[in-house]
Amino acid sequence: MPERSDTPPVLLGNEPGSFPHSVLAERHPAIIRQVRESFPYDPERHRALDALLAGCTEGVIEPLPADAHDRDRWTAWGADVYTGRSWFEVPWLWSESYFYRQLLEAVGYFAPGPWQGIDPFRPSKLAELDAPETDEELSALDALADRPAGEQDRALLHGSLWGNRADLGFRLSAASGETSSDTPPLVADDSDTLWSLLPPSGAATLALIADNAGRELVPDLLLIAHLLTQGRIARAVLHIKPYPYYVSDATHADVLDALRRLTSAPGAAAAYGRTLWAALTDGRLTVRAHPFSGGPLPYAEMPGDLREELGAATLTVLKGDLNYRRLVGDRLWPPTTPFADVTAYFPGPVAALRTLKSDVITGLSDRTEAALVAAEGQKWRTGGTHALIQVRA
Ligand SMILES: O=P(O)(O)OC[C@H]1O[C@](O)(CO)[C@@H](O)[C@@H]1O
Repeated sequence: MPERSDTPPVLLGNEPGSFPHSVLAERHPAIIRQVRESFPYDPERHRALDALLAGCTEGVIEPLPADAHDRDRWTAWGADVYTGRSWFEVPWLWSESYFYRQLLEAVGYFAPGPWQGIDPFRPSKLAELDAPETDEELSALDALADRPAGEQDRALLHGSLWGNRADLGFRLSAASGETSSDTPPLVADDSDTLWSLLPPSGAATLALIADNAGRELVPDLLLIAHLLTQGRIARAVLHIKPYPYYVSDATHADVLDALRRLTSAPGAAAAYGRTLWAALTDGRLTVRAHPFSGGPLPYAEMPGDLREELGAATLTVLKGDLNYRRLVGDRLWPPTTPFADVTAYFPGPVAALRTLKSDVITGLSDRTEAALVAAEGQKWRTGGTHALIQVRA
């Protein structure tokens, strides 16, 4: 993407007291401690986790092993440039993403052996899926069945949107993040444009770039099932992560767990599950784990095949905070920078459904920004209490 002359620099994590700094200095060590307890890892795995714990705060970025299957890919993504530098001095997006890659290395996720393919975050993902709150959310679908189509549209869109609050990494450090503010929960709402792109003519292809598993993925799947049933889309491609990432990001195994949760639920939820099952088996719904989805770069740098694929979709919906950062570049834009300007490079119509969990924001009106700042200072940016639906048609 050619850079605008007023493009702010990419965020780094080097400013003590800033949100990015706290993620690197506090959240990452907490995640390592949580992972240590998630399985009875052997001494070698414990040593590797201890080394990462020391290295990710005090040390420098270490290279991947010479025989790592994806070493060339990470080199192309910048690993050689950043190796040997402090985690805090390189682009925050890169640093965070590489942390998860190194965490998988430490637990032996890729190496032949007993821990290969074992998702270190699976216990917490499953606990969330099994939680009584999930039952409550699913039983709410029974009452929705008799409501007018417009009301169902809105409920399922908002379910998917607010499902993004359910992010396990965020909960590690956001226990006291609640704000009491009179400002509206939605800071931008382009949902009319979103619906206009998906009329009930049955021809559209939706690309949904998923974010978290569990209580976010379930409503994402419900939204897809609803759009298929209403004839607003003919097919959907669900983009997920090729491996566990950012604690709760959805993988293929998580999709299957969520689907099983739906099909085994009582009432209307099971019907949604059956719709999805049928769509997967007849090809109207496909699941795609593109390597770039697990990468450390903004979407402006997506490879040609992905660009072509998303360019062919009627609409690409990106879920969540991290995808938003990757969509608009991980930069501290003035909040009133038009969303359409910063996403002009995207190969087709694009929508962001996101709760606000990091400093990056675009597309606010002057009035909304002023009201948020007056009520909360800058807390609204990271507290997860506000959300947005932004669309560039
Ligand atoms: O699951 P989401 O919505 O992408 O959020 C990921 C979270 O992790 C972060 O990357 C910080 O670790 C933030 O952007 C956000 O708070």
